[in-house]
Amino acid sequence: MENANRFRRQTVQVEEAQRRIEQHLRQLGVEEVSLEAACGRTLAEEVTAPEPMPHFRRSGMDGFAIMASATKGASPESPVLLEVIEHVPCGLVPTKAVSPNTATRIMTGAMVPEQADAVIMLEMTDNVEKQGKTFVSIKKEMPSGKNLTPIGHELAKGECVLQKGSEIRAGETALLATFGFSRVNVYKRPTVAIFATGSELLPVDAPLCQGKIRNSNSYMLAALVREAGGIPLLMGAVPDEADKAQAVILDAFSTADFVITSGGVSVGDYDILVDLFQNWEGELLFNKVAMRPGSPTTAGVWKDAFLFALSGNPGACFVGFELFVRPAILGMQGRKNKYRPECTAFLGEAFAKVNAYPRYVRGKSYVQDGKLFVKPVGMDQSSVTVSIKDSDCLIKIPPGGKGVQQGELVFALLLRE
Ligand SMILES: Nc1nc2c(c(=O)[nH]1)N[C@H]1C(S)=C(S)[C@@H](COP(=O)(O)OP(=O)(O)OC[C@H]3O[C@@H](n4cnc5c(N)ncnc54)[C@H](O)[C@@H]3O)O[C@H]1N2
Ligand code: MOO
Ligand SMILES: [Mg+2]
Repeated sequence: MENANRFRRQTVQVEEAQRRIEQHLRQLGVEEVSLEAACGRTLAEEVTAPEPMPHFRRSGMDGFAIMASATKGASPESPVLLEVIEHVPCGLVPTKAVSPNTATRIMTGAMVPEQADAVIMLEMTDNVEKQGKTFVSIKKEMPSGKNLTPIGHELAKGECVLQKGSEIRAGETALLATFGFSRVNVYKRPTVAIFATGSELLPVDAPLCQGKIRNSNSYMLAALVREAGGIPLLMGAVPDEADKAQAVILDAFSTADFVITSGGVSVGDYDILVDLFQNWEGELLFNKVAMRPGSPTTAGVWKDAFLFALSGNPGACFVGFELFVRPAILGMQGRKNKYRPECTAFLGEAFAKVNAYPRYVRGKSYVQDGKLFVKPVGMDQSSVTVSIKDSDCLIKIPPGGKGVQQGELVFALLLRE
């Protein structure tokens, strides 16, 4: 069949393509995991503080807990002497309240005794032994509240600690541990079946031969899926034979929440994904996007699962994943912020190529004189693999004109935090 006549493509903008995907996003179920396993996962419930934090009045220094008023008038010439009535290390509860004449020796993190409203650092005091008793000599007035963390200083009881849909990272993990959550409710991770298409593709461990290349896209995609919290299933490469390929690709819908393919989406004689989308029972979301690279990127939904047909060109495959697949994988895990943050930055090096579509150029960000700059990392053709590893952002070059000059402001999507 003549490929050029076999389908029609209607170009949509990137934002419209993302909106169409969002309309079909469902949330996966919830599962309980151990706190250690929760890192990188998405919280499936709001967490409120079951108790205030801290839950007891805590010393911020190694020193002496005192009544601040007892130090009134204290100076090197006329120090105040307070009798030391107790030693309180961390973890113990003081048994005696302090008075205007007494102090409690206390360590950082220990519970401050009743009546005390300040802690004076060890280094600011002297020990005095008198008539078999120990006194602390204080040469400075202390303000009330000094070196003492009040109950609820960080969080009040019942206060929202973590919002549903937030990513659990180190800081979130510390709070969950603080409040005794050894198990956490998180959204399930979607499974993502990854196919490569192309009779030129060799397994990674095969020796090279003329005209063939190793299947690098599948492994790149598996790494990206994992980073987005999905469970990648490497399904290998299918040859450019439409019937065979369709059968195995569609079969994956019985097990996967996402099916991703790379290659075979353009107008070539063997671009078999085009045939699949023409004949299938699912809904086509879009089959051409106003962007470079990756304009032939195609997506559809069938049986509640997504099929993303990414371009075979590695650069376009990468960009297509970042713009469409990653947000969908995060969205299915209930993640609040599923899109890469977009910022404005100065372009460090001119990009003179004229574009018919917005171009997402692999770039590197850096700070110079306190300003954020981005610059293309080098070879940016869709077929280039080597520059993917160097990029930490995608620079948005608007269509038309003569490209963008050095020093002009551009938008960039930040790929790393
Ligand atoms: N006449 C036209 N030709 C092309 C057009 C067009 O509009 N008219 N579009 C170009 C654009 S833009 C892109 S992008 C590519 C899209 O190609 P496909 O998605 O159909 O991918 P393939 O044809 O299968 O392969 C392209 C290229 O990528 C290599 N490839 C494929 N799979 C892998 C893999 N798993 N690992 C590594 N490399 C892979 C493949 O060998 C080819 O070199 O089409 C342009 N052509
Ligand atoms: O649209 Mo293609 O992905 O530019 O090279
Ligand atoms: Mg092709």
